[in-house]
Amino acid sequence: MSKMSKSQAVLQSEKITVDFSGFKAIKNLDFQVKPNTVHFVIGPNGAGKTTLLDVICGKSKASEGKLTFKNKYDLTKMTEYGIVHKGISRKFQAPSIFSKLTVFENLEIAMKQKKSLSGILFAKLKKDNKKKIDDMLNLIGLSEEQDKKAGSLAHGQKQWLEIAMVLMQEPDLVLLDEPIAGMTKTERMKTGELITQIAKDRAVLIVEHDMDFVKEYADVVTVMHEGQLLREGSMEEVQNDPQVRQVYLGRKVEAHA
Ligand SMILES: Nc1ncnc2c1ncn2[C@@H]1O[C@H](COP(=O)(O)OP(=O)(O)OP(=O)(O)O)[C@@H](O)[C@H]1O
Repeated sequence: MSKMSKSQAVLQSEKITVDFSGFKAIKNLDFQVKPNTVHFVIGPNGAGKTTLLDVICGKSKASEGKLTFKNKYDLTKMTEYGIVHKGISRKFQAPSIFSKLTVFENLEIAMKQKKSLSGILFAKLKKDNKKKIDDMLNLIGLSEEQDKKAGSLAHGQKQWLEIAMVLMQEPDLVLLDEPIAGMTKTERMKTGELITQIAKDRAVLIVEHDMDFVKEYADVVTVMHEGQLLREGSMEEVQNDPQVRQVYLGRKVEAHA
């Protein structure tokens, strides 16, 4: 992360409200994401978690408030494309890989395209790009699968490829929607390790329902309820909060019993 100090927020939400024809899915939300942090957002169905990611990436618009990114950009005034360009990338739950292309080709497509001026520059660029893709393949553990069609990968591998495609944009903030949905136990663990690894250089904000996963990998947990921030802290802190237990975690425990 460039010039940002650890204590500075990469994303600062001030009194954000998202209004769907009179229904406020998010109400007056003050919230911060710090750099180099694995930050989970949890809460009951309808709490506003997805809407929070939507408003950050520009898919939904805030009716009030300010969302400041890297101390500079007010996301509420920007387009979805503009937001990606400034450094926020989101991996949606729906698949977005190109199944008929190879793993390598998918990463190539996802790379930030830079225009080159001369043949020499272009050749160098190609070499740099190859190195970048190789590093990424290594990070997600798919080096050996690089020439396979993306469609032939296992579910977990497809998800990691998607995460890698998001990372090719070189974002400072990555948004993930339930990244371990449908994964095996081993795949979940690998995903957790991957997230820990990528948060060394950027912030990762994750909506998640699997509390075992959150417990294992969270630096910070934000609990949302009815469009508002109910509690924020370490998993241990939010877990021991009576209000959180009442509206969410307690209920989950009962449901499991
Ligand atoms: N486009 C929309 N139009 C109207 N209401 C919406 C819209 N999107 C979301 N809502 C409502 O806003 C509230 C918050 O929805 P959201 O999807 O953000 O919740 P969530 O916390 O992500 O829930 P879940 O855990 O079930 O995914 C819900 O009551 C939902 O019905």
